Amino acid sequence: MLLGLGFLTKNVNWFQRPLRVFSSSSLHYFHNNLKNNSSTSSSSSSSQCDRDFLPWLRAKSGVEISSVLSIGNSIYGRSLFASDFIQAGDSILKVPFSVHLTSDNILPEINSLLSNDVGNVSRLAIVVLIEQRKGQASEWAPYITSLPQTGELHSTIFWSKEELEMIKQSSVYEETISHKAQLEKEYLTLRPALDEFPNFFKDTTFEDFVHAFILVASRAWGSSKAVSLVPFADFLNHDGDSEAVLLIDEDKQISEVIADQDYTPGKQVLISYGKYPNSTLILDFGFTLSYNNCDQVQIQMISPQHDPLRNLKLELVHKHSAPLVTDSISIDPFQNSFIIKEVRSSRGKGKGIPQSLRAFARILCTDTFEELKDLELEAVQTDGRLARRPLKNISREIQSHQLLLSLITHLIQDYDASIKSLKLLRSHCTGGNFALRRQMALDLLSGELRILRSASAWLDNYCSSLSNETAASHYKLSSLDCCLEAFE
Ligand SMILES: C[S@@+](CC[C@H](N)C(=O)[O-])C[C@H]1O[C@@H](n2cnc3c(N)ncnc32)[C@H](O)[C@@H]1O
Repeated sequence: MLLGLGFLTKNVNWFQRPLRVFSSSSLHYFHNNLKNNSSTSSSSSSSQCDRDFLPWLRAKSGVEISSVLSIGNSIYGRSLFASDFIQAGDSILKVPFSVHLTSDNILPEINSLLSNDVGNVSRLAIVVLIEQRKGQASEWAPYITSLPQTGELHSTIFWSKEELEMIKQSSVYEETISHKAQLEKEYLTLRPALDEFPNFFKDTTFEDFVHAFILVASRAWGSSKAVSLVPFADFLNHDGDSEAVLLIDEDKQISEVIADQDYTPGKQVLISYGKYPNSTLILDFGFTLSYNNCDQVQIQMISPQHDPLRNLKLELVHKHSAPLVTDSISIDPFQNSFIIKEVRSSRGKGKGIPQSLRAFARILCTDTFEELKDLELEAVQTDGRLARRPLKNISREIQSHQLLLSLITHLIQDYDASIKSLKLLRSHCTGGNFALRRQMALDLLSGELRILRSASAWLDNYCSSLSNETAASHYKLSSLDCCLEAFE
């Protein structure tokens, strides 16, 4: 069976990863979705270390890993390039399971001391730390030494306070802080087990653990059983438009990549890590795309404290909470977070504003007990979901969407201001990491701003259409009145 394994979804805790399982039909998928994709081309100057790496992997695995790929460097760091003509549908690399470095490789003595709360990413990070400690004595040395060193990873986890300020506008800011806290907790949980093995971990610091953890998180694949580093395959960089992914063939005990397009020698080969917005790429992988089709923005709506119906609304939302929060991501119904993806034109196809967000705005805008009771009755009579249909009172429907529009307009102003000040930062700070991270921050904020603008345009259009409809029906009614008066 083939399992295509990507990495992470946004709402997933690093410490409990879900699995993304593809069926064997994945192979047909590649053949049927060929396209002429221009990937980044770069010279592939291999160092001696890179030239030694493949022969080492071949010797360790006992098989040819790839006859059409070579290791080189591009602006994305270590990369794989076509060393021969590749056609869409060709198998370009096969890495046997025997040379995957997995969380199962953890020493049983250490494993037995770890509680079930310790996730597979941490387990594999411990394996990496041990192999690093062994140095050249490690049977994985050629691989381990090829991995990025401290200071070469750019996940927001490693950003300084000043750097994090650049993305304060985005939810990634809070997520980074919360992930850091989770990492600290994870480290405290497993440190007593590490202390039992001073020969390996005497000098291991929290920073070493975080480095190993993010190394794994940014380049390993997860399966139902374990998290695995797949040497050589993990030199492939990401292209959001690529259809090629890492496949796992359980029968043949190999992981494999099938080209989704033709490549000429020297062209960089890219795969897809998954359909991830920049907010995921920046935190989990430490990079962003300058234009990311998958971008999204997380917004928060808070119920005002002074609303006299607040408690009743709270009670109602609680009662109907499961359906209400399906596409929102908070357990506190009065501080709900919602994910908005790009909203296309109000008449065109594409994602709309999340129904749960519109429902929440409708509930916030009701200001009589009767209106709330009507909403509840409608929910009971339909699918149990509260305020999912347009309000019968059109003015109130407009008001609820204007509330959303004003929230989004404020956010747009804030994003605009942050982006402007980020652009000004260029003249003052020119440091290597800072310049790179500033660009990542700009990509993140610009993508989120684009989504907000698309939502604002949709809401504006919706409110105007409803207002026009109301005006037209008023006009019709008043014309009718005039006719009736004339008739009388
Ligand atoms: C699986 S590794 C790929 C190999 C990596 N370039 C290396 O030097 O080892 C994933 C890392 O590659 C980099 N990367 C992958 N795709 C990228 C892209 N499209 N733009 C920028 N960096 C990318 C990021 O640093 C990411 O964390």
